[in-house]
Amino acid sequence: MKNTVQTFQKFKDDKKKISMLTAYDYSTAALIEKAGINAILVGDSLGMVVLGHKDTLSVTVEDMIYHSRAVTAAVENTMVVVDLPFMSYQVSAAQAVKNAGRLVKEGHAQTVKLEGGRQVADRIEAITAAGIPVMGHLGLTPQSVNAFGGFKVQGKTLSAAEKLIDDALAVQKAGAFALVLECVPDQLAALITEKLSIPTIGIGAGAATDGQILVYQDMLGIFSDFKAKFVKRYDEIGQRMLADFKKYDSEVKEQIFPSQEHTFKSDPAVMDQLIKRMEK
Ligand SMILES: Nc1nc(=O)c2c([nH]1)NC[C@@H]1CN(c3ccc(C(=O)N[C@@H](CCC(=O)O)C(=O)O)cc3)CN21
Ligand SMILES: CC(C)C(=O)C(=O)O
Ligand SMILES: [Mg+2]
Repeated sequence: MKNTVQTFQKFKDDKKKISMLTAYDYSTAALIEKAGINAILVGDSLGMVVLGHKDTLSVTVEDMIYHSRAVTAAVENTMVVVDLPFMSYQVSAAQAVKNAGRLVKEGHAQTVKLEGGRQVADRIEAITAAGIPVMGHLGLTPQSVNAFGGFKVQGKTLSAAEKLIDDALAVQKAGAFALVLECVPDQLAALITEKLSIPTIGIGAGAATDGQILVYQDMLGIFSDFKAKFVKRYDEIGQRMLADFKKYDSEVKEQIFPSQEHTFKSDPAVMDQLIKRMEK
């Protein structure tokens, strides 16, 4: 079944959960599609997990297009959401529409995501009016890491919680089709999920949100620069990769690899003639 903004809304109405993972390349996206995950986010988290930066701020629209093309080439039924990176929509609604359009035209994105509440409501409206569905993102919005003073849980005080609720309602009113809630206390996320008619997708926001998202390297144990509380490690693929890289290294050095089965055999007749010619 093809996942669309309509099927996302139906999940909410039917009280069914939505599964999402990030992906940044063709091979991973193909596996996620096979698994039946509802949507892939080509997240600007790629700045950290793919490019090795300490935050997401240096990621460009060109980076997002490059990875979005790889992901969209692999999928048919999975919805693809692509992050608008830092400073690609903060300037104006016109800038936001132009860059969202580039993610669709050049990156083949179906939908886009941007961070913020009331202060970006006009961008959400303008992109939606251009026919591009928008996913909102509130709570820990990593593009504001320097304003927050680090990657910290948001909405913990009464006033911060009230502000978050107002922002969520503003995002919905502006026309967003779904909303990511990142690093928010569980009961607050539950309240917002109940108050909104559009689906909420949680990451570190407890079990009550309409869907869940994780960065795939985190859940597989490939990315170890930090271990956030909300990450469940389904595997230790990083450990297995390390063991296999070590095995390959020693097999090359000990001449175990390549063996006959991985080798193209020369034709003895051709080699005989070749050696004779070279002796002349
Ligand atoms: N690999 C990866 N996974 C992510 O989930 C992710 C990224 N990168 N990059 C962009 C943002 C940054 N994110 C982060 C990064 C760190 C924490 C973290 O360490 N959180 C602390 C909470 C600190 C507090 O008490 O407020 C934790 O212990 O979970 C949370 C979200 C989420 N996003
Ligand atoms: C963590 C998710 C929600 C995200 O925005 C990203 O991967 O960039
Ligand atoms: Mg992001």
